[in-house]
Amino acid sequence: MAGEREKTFQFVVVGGGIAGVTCVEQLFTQIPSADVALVTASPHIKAVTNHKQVSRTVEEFDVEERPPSVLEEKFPTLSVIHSAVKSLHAQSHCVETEDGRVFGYGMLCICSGGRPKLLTRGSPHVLGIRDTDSAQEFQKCLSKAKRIVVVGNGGIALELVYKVEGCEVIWAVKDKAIGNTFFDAGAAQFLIPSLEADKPQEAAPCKRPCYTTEEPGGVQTFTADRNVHKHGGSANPGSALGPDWHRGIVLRGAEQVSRRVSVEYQCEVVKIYTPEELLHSAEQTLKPESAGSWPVYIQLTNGKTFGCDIIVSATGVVPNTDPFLPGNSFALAEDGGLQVDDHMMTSEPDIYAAGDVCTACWEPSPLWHQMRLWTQARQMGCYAGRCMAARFLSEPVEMDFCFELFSHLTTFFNYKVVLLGKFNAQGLGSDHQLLLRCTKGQEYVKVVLSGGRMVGAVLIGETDLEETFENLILNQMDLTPYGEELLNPNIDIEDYFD
Ligand SMILES: Cc1cc2nc3c(=O)[nH]c(=O)nc-3n(C[C@H](O)[C@H](O)[C@H](O)COP(=O)(O)OP(=O)(O)OC[C@H]3O[C@@H](n4cnc5c(N)ncnc54)[C@H](O)[C@@H]3O)c2cc1C
Ligand SMILES: NC(=O)C1=CN([C@@H]2O[C@H](COP(=O)(O)OP(=O)(O)OC[C@H]3O[C@@H](n4cnc5c(N)ncnc54)[C@H](OP(=O)(O)O)[C@@H]3O)[C@@H](O)[C@H]2O)C=CC1
Repeated sequence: MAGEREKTFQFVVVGGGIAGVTCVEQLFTQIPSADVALVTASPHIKAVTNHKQVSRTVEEFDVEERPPSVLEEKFPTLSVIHSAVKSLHAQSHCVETEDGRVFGYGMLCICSGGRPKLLTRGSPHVLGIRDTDSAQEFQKCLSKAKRIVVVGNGGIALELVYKVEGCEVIWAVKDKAIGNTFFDAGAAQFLIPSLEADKPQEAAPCKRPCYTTEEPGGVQTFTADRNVHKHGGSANPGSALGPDWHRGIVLRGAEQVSRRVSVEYQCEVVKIYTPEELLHSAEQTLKPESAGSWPVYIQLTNGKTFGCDIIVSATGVVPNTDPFLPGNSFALAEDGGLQVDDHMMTSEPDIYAAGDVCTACWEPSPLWHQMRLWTQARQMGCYAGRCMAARFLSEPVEMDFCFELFSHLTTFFNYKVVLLGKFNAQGLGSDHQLLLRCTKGQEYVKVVLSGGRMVGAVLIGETDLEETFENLILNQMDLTPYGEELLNPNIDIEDYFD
């Protein structure tokens, strides 16, 4: 049972990541005098800056870490509570923080993000990357490394294998092609030469302080030169990194080589060994692929065993639900996320959730699906805030338009990448047709059609097609008469559909 309440707020939001901060901002947009508490484990909060609506659903923005006082100055009735939530008592509508305080709430929004789903816990040589601290830890270990193994085939792996220099990288992927969470084998083939080529110079050093940690003396920028800073040794998770986190950061190993990546396809991890375990391994035949004495060894299902300095487990995220579950009866999705309905409400009364911690369990638009991304954390946080405020004000609320069409704008291997709708023909079975256009080193355009209508697209490079394709997907026009002309580079497609 929780102790005595220090205060009861109309709204309590847990988590200072993009979902939580956007939720708070939205609450104040609709109810300027709202009585809100933001309870967060990390000493800084995330702020969206330079937001640009590229088209109806595609958006682009920067993210900065800021001291929470910035939010408190902007919203005088906001209280930021710097402590992790230790427990939640859904029945009695209160949360208890690690520093022993208890706060009541009228409505609660859980935006506690996720944590890396590590291959193994407790090994100093197996790292996950999530927040500023873990990125710094990686950077520090990498600086002494001659070889690393990256396991996983999603966003973090794609970014790391391209970025890391001065070190041999062995990249173990489950699939036949790289980047399976974001694109297909064709796009992978388009991108692979970039891994072998020399990297173009980074356009410009990052001018803005992307990721910072607050020091008593002020705010420090996260660069290669700064000392490693731990938040008081706390095990509390910080907010997830996001767009551009590696820009302006040196990710360099101990060797004088540039990038050297070899990909091990279609394999998973059998076991991770310490040198002693390897020596005494029951499998006498277990021979590391290369001689040498390494601090850790990894055995893969393709029969190979590699010694290395670090294993990066880039194998996805697990929703951060631990403190909220005991004593409550949240409905959880298969991926461990808090189930939310079309108003971002969990199964517990007056409790909402948004961002990486939740799993969208409403009947989605046929062209939208959840991916744990910055954009969706922002959209969900904003929509959760809207739903909470609307309920408080007894106003109706409609599903936000952003959930009509999946869209994601990012950069991989120095190429602009735009993903729209069912970009990988997700859930379409064989009921689809693909149109492709590819110019080596320049652009890769893939369109997914179903019943003659465009349902998804992958655009790599400066294609300038995102807006037109977004419109074609949204208006579901029958494109059968146009056939392959749709991707004819000699036709200005924008004029075509005007
Ligand atoms: C390395 C990396 C690169 C990425 N790159 C991109 C990208 O390029 N584009 C993109 O769209 N997405 C990217 N993502 C994903 C994106 O960062 C996340 O989807 C997004 O940040 C999730 O936001 P969130 O607010 O839900 O969670 P988080 O940002 O994880 O924030 C959670 C917050 O909750 C707090 N918290 C946790 N537990 C508690 C507790 N018990 N009590 C109080 N507070 C708590 C944390 O301290 C934190 O402030 C990347 C992720 C990583 C790790
Ligand atoms: N530019 C961007 O948009 C970026 C986005 N992110 C986001 O940050 C989050 C974390 O990134 P990341 O960790 O790369 O997660 P992702 O979900 O992107 O990718 C995880 C990858 O690891 C694979 N995997 C899972 N378990 C294992 C295992 N036991 N052995 C081998 N492979 C495994 C998955 O395969 P399978 O799918 O088959 O399970 C998948 O390929 C994600 O939400 C991601 O979307 C991160 C970086 C950049």
